[in-house]
Amino acid sequence: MVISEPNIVSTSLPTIHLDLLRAENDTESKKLLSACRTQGFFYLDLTSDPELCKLWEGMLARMKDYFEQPLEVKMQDARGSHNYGYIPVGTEPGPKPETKDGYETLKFSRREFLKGSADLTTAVCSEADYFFSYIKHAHAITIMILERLSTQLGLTGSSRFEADHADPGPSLSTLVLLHYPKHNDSTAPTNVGHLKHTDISTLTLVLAEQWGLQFLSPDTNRWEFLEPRPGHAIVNVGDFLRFKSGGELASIVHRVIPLKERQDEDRYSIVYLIRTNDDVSFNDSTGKTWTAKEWHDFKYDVFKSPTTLDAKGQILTAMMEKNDRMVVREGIASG
Ligand SMILES: O=C(O)CCC(=O)C(=O)O
Ligand SMILES: [Fe+2]
Repeated sequence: MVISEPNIVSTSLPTIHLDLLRAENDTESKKLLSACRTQGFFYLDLTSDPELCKLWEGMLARMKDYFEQPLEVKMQDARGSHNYGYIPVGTEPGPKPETKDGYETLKFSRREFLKGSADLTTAVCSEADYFFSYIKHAHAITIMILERLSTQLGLTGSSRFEADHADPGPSLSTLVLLHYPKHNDSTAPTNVGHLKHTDISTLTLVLAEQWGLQFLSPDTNRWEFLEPRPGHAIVNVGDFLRFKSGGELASIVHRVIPLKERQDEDRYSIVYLIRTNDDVSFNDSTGKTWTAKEWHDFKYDVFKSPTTLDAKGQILTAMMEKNDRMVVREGIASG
């Protein structure tokens, strides 16, 4: 069982500096491309942007207040949607066969942001503008990363990655606020972490202060923890960018598990998933054509019932992994 193996901490992720990327520094953009090709993950140093770091702090305070409320209150925000509203702990399988997931989430979709109001019931609705201002920042940063990658790859016009994200969309870009409650009693926890997967996104921007995130290292073929670093986001390539780049950029398998047998502190993560517009199409690595919305909807069904809908794990990990080992990257005919 991986959880009881000695913990391995990754030492391979590069750090990309937000200010240098913003300034269109060519060396930094090359470093970015190299990270997306090889590791699929990198640290993004945000310390040059104090406003953003302050937003992070403010969101954490609001998340703590929100998730502390009784379940009945939070359930008033449940909408049965993948893109907005509250979802309680344990609705999907966990990382171990006999477990369910160990997180509750509150989601704000970018659609709500563009519309100017969140479809929520509880008092958190009055805080929506705060989360919306983060969506604005996170969206601008991820678009800028796509611009740098497109330039480095020599893409022009409508084949540039950012072109697939042009407003007004529609798209399913979403801010997901996650809380992994700590385990209190001494019995074996049944709600644990986050199932292994690749992301239904173009890029994912993650802010988290506690340990737990692991990736299946393409260098070592092992599960490695990604150390949380103050003032740094962790960014990863998602399925859409992998498929759109014809397999050139790597959407790497990851999951969340406690550092020890049990989660001994509450874990909070702030995850922005930028997604291509709904009607953008691409081929997966078997040559099958999907629109972004079809891939999104099908993969969310797979998250709920991986063993029935995706027995070979092809969708969950986007054909990147078999039996906890990386599958050698193969080219994909571009869609
Ligand atoms: O909680 C985290 O740190 C990451 C969660 C994740 O992988 C996801 O939401 O796609
Ligand atoms: Fe993820």
